[in-house]
Amino acid sequence: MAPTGINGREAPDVQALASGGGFMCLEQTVTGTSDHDFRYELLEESAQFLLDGTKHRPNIAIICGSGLGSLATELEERDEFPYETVPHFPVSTVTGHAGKMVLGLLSGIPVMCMQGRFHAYEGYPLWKVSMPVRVMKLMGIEQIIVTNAAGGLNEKYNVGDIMFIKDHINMQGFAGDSPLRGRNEERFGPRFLCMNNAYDKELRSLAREAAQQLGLMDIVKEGVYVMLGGPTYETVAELRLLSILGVDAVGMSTVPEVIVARHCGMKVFAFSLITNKCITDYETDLEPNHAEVIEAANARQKDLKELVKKIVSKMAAK
Ligand SMILES: O=P(O)(O)O[C@H]1O[C@H](CO)[C@@H](O)[C@H]1O
Ligand SMILES: Nc1nc2[nH]cnc2c(=O)[nH]1
Repeated sequence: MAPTGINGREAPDVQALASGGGFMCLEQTVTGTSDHDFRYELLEESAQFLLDGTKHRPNIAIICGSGLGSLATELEERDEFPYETVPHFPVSTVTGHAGKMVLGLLSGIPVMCMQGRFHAYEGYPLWKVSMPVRVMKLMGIEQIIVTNAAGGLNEKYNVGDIMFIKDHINMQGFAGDSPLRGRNEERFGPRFLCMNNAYDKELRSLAREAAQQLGLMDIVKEGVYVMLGGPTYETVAELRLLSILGVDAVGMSTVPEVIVARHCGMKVFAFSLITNKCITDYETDLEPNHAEVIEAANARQKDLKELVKKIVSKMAAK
């Protein structure tokens, strides 16, 4: 008999997906957006499964971007849950995203790390991309650090810079899509959500303080992130347009997670690691690629771990 997955549908063939051979299978199994798929009770089941498997009761969560998953290996007394073992969870299919929920202690403070996230271009609807944030909320998370790898569009940015996100442009929202599209779940938050203070000023100031103490201010910037659907990197014309719009860094994630986190009342701090410079010039043969993204993330790994540790300590002491 075929294994049974969410709501009695056939479960995705995780091994086929991991080997890159299952894209059609993924498309067919994850794109349903009926209310039934995101019933509160199913999210409670995911949350309860994770709580039952660990003694940790964190209030702070971290979403690890491309190549940034080794943050999770810093956790002590770790409990790890591969996504395919968590009821109702999607699976990660992108290189540099391990696909595990990890709970443990970071400098003695309980935290929960998503080692690998979900992207719209993997075939997931936005509500599913961000559904782990709701599970986190049900587990007691009140503050979240969202990280990503991004292309630096601001000419002053260099590879290896860390951009604290002060605002975003929600391109999917312009096109009529949102992780909050559909029936509103009042138990999480209101139908209409304000986003002008989405990136918490107090957390940003505390992160600046942490960066100062670590001598990282030379590489810390503050700017505007845009999420595009991907998986294509941008054309020169697209980047020139985004530049006119005031975008500093370009990526394919984060915005749906931040919307859902704000919807359920979490405080958000987010940063982009600039892993490549956006190419806004036709006279070059340079081409962005995912290998350079991972390489740049690896090169900045040590500083990022120290920074996140310090930020978490300050968040916990608040
Ligand atoms: O945003 P994260 O997950 O860090 O990854 C970024 O890097 C990948 C492209 O190289 C895309 O997935 C983009 O969104
Ligand atoms: N869209 C987009 N995502 C990225 N992720 C890492 N670098 C980039 C980039 O240049 N563009």
